[in-house]
Amino acid sequence: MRQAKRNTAIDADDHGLSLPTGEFAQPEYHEQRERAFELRNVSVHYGDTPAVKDVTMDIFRNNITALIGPSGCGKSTLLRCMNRMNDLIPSATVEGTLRYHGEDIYGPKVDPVQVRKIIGMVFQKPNPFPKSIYDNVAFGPRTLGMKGNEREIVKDALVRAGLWDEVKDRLDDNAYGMSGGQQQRLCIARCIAVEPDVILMDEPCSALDPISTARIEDLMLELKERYSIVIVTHNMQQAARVSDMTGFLMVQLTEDEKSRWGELVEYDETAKIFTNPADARTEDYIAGKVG
Ligand SMILES: Nc1ncnc2c1ncn2[C@@H]1O[C@H](COP(=O)(O)OP(=O)(O)OP(=O)(O)O)[C@@H](O)[C@H]1O
Repeated sequence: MRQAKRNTAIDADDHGLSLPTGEFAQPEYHEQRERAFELRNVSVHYGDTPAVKDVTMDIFRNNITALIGPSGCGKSTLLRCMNRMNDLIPSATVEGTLRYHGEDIYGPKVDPVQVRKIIGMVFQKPNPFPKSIYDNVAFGPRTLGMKGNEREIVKDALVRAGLWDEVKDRLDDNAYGMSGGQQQRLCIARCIAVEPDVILMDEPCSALDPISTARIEDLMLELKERYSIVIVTHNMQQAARVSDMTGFLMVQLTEDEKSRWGELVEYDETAKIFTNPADARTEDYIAGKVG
């Protein structure tokens, strides 16, 4: 398999919180990159309770964008806005503008099912269907009535998810018999099979061991040549290793501490966020001073 380029600065210690010192992938300039998403003043409430407020950021095509921050700061909520998954939570309301390649994905004529086809999602816990490996991958293309040779579509998705060699002789086996890491790559294959442009990943490695995690990280670096990836991660080392851009969110409180919501504190090149952040709160979080 092709050796993908990692940001090698802080590979080793997944629990250490020291600032990285090594070499990062060369940052590119924003202007040279194509925007995939433009978020403008995006706020989400669950009922009357704010979850995230006023997030404005551009997410670039063929980049890996990491969202980091302490628990409850709204990372998953924000991620779910990007493919209208929050529509499935009755109490959730989304305000502001969210454009994908210039089109308002919350526009009146936009079909959320189509949005989720183009902008796929991989969840924290591998969630294969209780079906064969083959049927898991074929499910999306069948449901959507995609044209083409189904076996080729399934094979192609498994190859791109780095799983083909491990499963080609047992495609009819139940997916539940796979390891956790294999199941997560199967979920990535299932996502890829419907030919998305973007893969949203919500803590995709948090249920995996370090070897499976490294495998998924390598896979992400390969996949970004073809897809745009947005990942929510609690693992700052993971964000530093794989992402091009990083957004740091934090919980804000009113003075009486009765109301809280998440805010995007800083968003920049990953190298900048991890070595020379503009905001002291980012630096404190990266250094492990706040959690
Ligand atoms: N379905 C929901 N209904 C009501 N409130 C919710 C729902 N999902 C999230 N919240 C609330 O919204 C806020 C942001 O949650 P969210 O899960 O987006 O944060 P997070 O940064 O992803 O957290 P974590 O890192 O712990 O997963 C939290 O206060 C949470 O309790």
